[in-house]
Amino acid sequence: MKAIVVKGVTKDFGALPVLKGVNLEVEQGEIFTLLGANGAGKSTLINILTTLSQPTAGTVAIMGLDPRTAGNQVRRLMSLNAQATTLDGEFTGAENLSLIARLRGVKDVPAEINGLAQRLDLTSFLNRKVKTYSGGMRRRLDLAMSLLGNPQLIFLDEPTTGVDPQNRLALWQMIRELRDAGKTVFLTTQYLDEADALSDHIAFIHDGVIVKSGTPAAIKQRVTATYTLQVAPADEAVATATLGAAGIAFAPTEHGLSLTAKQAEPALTALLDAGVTVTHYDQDETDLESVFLNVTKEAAHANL
Ligand SMILES: Nc1ncnc2c1ncn2[C@@H]1O[C@H](COP(=O)(O)OP(=O)(O)OP(=O)(O)O)[C@@H](O)[C@H]1O
Repeated sequence: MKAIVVKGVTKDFGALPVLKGVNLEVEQGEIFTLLGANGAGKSTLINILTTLSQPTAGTVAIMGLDPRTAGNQVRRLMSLNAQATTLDGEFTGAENLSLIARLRGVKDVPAEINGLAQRLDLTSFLNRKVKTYSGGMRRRLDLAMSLLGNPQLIFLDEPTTGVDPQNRLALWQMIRELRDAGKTVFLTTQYLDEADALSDHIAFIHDGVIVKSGTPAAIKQRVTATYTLQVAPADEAVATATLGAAGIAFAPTEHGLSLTAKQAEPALTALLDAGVTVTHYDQDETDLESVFLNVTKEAAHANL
């Protein structure tokens, strides 16, 4: 059984369509990362998956259950670590944990808190008021909060935003440990290196649609095969017309013309045959940053 199956989910806010037919599947025991620019629809989708909001159309299954008819059951399976932290600064870390543990119906609250404190290395500051914590301490406490009650499915909305590099690595390690303990982790992040380092699967959301998904390696491999080609400024109009006439698709970028591997060689040949001066022709770098820029640009282009 899949941990999450989303089929054809749309969400309109009044006349504004925000999700426009999202499809995705998350396996049990994997780290799945949703990547997208501000306003792409990540939080809207997380709200639907965590039963905080209803889709306008389409279906969602969480561990085979429909959140619309089995909301309570679904909520018991999951925890949400949202961007707006729910920690109360006037309480100590231990008090915050204890409050949520009771709300979640944890049976042996002190044992659960001690276990988590040891696992997440919180013990040294657990009895201080949260308002005295650093950002990294807060994030670690946040993570502990989301593990109370032993949920199977953990939603982490930008868990390392504002965290220093050392604590960021520590959080990465904890997130991997969750996966290794059999939990399913649904992550959103604005950091592409984080997605690359942690994820089993990545989905790029752009303007309410998943525009690309796969393993980090597969995505990079596919996008390894993009090339940037530059022509002399005086030849730009001829180059565009030549490629257009030859039916070769390209995307103009700030660095030149972006082409897939399949199109790159025919494009180069066509341009040289037409007497165009090509000043630069090279394969693009293969980090997720360029993948992200590429897929969002392609998608924006397709919508024109
Ligand atoms: N309750 C709402 N009413 C109207 N519009 C909304 C509502 N919630 C979200 N939106 C709009 O939906 C779009 C997607 O928002 P969402 O918060 O899902 O994006 P996001 O990908 O999570 O962005 P960010 O990275 O900034 O958190 C935005 O244009 C936002 O203004």
